[in-house]
Amino acid sequence: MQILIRGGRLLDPLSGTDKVTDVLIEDGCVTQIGDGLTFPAPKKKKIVKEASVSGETVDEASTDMAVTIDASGCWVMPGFVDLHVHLRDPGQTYKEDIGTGSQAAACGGFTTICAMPNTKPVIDNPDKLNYVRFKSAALSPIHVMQIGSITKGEKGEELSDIAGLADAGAPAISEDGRSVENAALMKQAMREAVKAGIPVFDHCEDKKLAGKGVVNEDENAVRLGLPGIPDSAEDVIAARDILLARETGAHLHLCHVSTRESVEMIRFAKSKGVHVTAEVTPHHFTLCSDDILADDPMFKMNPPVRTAADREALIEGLRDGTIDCIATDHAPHAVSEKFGSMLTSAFGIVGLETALPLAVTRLVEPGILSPLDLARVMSTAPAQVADLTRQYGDGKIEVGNPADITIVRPDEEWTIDKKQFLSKGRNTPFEGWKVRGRVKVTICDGEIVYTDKRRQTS
Ligand SMILES: NC(=O)N[C@@H](CC(=O)O)C(=O)O
Ligand SMILES: [Zn+2]
Ligand SMILES: [Zn+2]
Repeated sequence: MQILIRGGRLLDPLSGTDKVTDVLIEDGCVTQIGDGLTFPAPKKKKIVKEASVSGETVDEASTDMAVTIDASGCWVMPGFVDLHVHLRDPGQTYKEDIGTGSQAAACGGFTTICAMPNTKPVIDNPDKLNYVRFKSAALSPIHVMQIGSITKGEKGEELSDIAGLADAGAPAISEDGRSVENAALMKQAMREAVKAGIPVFDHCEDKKLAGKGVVNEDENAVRLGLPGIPDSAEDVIAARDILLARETGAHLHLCHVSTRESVEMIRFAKSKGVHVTAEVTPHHFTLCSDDILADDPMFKMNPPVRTAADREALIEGLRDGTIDCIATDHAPHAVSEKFGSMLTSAFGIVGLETALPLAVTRLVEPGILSPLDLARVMSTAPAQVADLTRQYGDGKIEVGNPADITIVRPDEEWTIDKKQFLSKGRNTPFEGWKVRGRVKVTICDGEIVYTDKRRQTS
């Protein structure tokens, strides 16, 4: 397939490129970058489609086609990378499966996603990891990497086969959904991760401190009459694991950071040379506990959205590089599990199809991040955290590199409509929100894997 992306604003953080130009893709790779490009003459491929992402949608193209995409007014970015996705496969495919989850990811502009291992069964050995690998190879239009668990069955008792998981392709180990309670076992896991050359993705939560809490512990919890989760539930484990990372030399990646204290600890740890990285979710940089107007399960997630001051600290952390990247923590659940009261419903919300517009609306439009910064925190920085460069190139939009590219129309205003999600999950607190920024085309390995054909809702 040949794709000529014409007149888009090329944003490539690794080379510092931010300019309007053309990009030619042939047989999976970028072959030319420059102004006034045309399809090379000797290859007699018929141009079958002139498509415009500024106006109408682009049609699906088959492999022998050559497609011109008019990307004027659009950003041409390295494909987004999401380090934190729950695909629920194996075991809970009524919530999501590898096919629907990866389609939703492509719709969100992601060309690589890392799946968390808290499935049924938990991914704690190479055989189970291979199930996801082979199913993804067959069904997913994008790259799916499967993270391995830290302990067998995420029971916190015995380490998983960490070396075997890494050999089979796990980009990281994680106990996401919980913390490893036993600090000595966590330290042992970090030593194994160092040997295997992979990071530890850390869900920081002291279950005893979190108790039966369902929202942040603050005056809004009192207003709502709901039990709260204190900051300390996150902070004591973040502190503990940063100290363990310093002792072991492990690369510790803190998942879904939610408190101001965590941001301060990460900043301090980085200044001391500890190998720590961190992610923030779109819901944590967008919402705070003031936004929860009633006992509504769509606002129940772990960790909870915290105070406005915490949110400001997260945004400042992302702006100054303390927090390395955005990750969605896409956590789909069935309607019956996100129903009734927060006291009884499941933790988690979907995120793949709302991440880009929330980032554009809340971070780029107010001038907190430049478009080039956005490409860094959604593409190249997460790729570096998980060292995905080993498998999928460095994410640079450069001649000779595999073409994983996302085209975004930043000024398109639309209304989030959960009925249009490609994910099986409908659990979003952003239903009906007016946002700006829309993914128009996602290209993975030089193939068009998603084009925006959704009905315009505003
Ligand atoms: N974030 C959530 O609220 N839920 C996640 C688990 C997790 O990421 O901790 C899930 O698996 O549903
Ligand atoms: Zn988690
Ligand atoms: Zn998670």
